[in-house]
Amino acid sequence: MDHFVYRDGALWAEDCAVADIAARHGTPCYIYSRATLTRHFRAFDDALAGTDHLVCYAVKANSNLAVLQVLARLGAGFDIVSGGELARVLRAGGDPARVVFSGVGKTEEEMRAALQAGIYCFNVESEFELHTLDAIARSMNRRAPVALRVNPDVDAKTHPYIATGLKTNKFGVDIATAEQLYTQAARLAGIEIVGIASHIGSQLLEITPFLDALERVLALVDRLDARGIALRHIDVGGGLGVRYKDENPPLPQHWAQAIRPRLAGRRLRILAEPGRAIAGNAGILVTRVLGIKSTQAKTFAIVDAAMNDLLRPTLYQAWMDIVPVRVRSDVPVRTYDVVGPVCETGDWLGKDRPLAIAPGDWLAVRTAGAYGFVMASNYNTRPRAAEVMVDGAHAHLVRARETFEDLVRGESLLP
Ligand SMILES: Cc1ncc(COP(=O)(O)O)c(C=O)c1O
Ligand SMILES: N[C@@H](CCCC[NH3+])C(=O)O
Repeated sequence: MDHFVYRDGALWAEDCAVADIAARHGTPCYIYSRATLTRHFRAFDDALAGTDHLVCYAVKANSNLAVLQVLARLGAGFDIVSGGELARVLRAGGDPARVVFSGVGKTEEEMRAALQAGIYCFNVESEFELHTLDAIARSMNRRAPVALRVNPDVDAKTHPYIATGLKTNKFGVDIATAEQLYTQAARLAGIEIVGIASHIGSQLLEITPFLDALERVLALVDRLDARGIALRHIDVGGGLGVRYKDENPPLPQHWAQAIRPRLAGRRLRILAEPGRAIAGNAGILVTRVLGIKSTQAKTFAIVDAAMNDLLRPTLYQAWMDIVPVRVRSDVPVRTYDVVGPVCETGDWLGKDRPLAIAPGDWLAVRTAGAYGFVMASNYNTRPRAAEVMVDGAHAHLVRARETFEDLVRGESLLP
């Protein structure tokens, strides 16, 4: 069930009229649905029910504290990629014992903080990281729980910027050398081997690459077993896609049905790290039409949200649906390029969109709950947008729009 629907020609977010939220909190404004976040998390959790598992929400997709809080209350684990994300999870009430720490470049401070917090597992991505982590753990009289993130070299058939499991990508340890690195790790006093991880990419629309990767990873698990290195968990990474336009991504249930038989009888806890599939369709970005401008070649709807608020269209040439907050029939449908005020030709949210709009109208960019606000910047000295979480008939402001003072905090003039 979609929680962003039209009622009598007006867009609603659960039981809140989007227009009311925009009028109250201004635009641009992200709106998230608690019910959708909940439903999506449960889809993964239920799909793995009956087997030992942990669904670690990928914080990078949307790290607003209230989003993390909603998921923490559902018992979610978290996949983090920085000390900042760890601090957010802790602030939001997340359980450090359910945190996995991924990333190719963890700093010593970040490793220390994560050890101190008592996280579940470090997904180690290189030999140098393994040795640094070992030294830090020993200096703290601890053993760091570790999975090697292996790069299985499979083509996940997604946008090249978001493929992560090819041997030309920077992520993970080459699967061909991983066995040797596990053997090294087993001898390190500061390291406790607990699992294995892989991640092949994001916005995946097919199951087959998951199975190809799993087959390679399980072959490695068997070789490690033969060497006396037993693992407790397997992190089956690769982000299921969402529908932006007409894609038909596999559901968590289908993904689980495909992988579970391959893991049957292995006594490996299953971990997953979904980000987009949980947050993507749980959010919209609301923006106001500042004006309409026609040139000889194009008609532009100039809106108050820009590439600094939502980078995906220009970064990946991503198509994101743009819909009116109030449907109107008193103006003709015309074809618009929907663009922001930023001084870049690449500042667009959508191209060649048929819309019936007039200046002052609000538009909503759909499926903006993942990799939306988190990728925002202050380019052109633009304050980052407000964020609102709806919960039934309640709309909570969960991040105030930035002010000019927020933007210059920490800057100073010369004496
Ligand atoms: C290691 C890791 N985990 C989780 C994710 C989240 O992916 P997605 O948002 O596609 O679910 C990513 C992003 O690709 C990732 O690299
Ligand atoms: N930011 C990307 C996804 C990155 C995946 C993270 N490893 C997007 O918007 O599609």
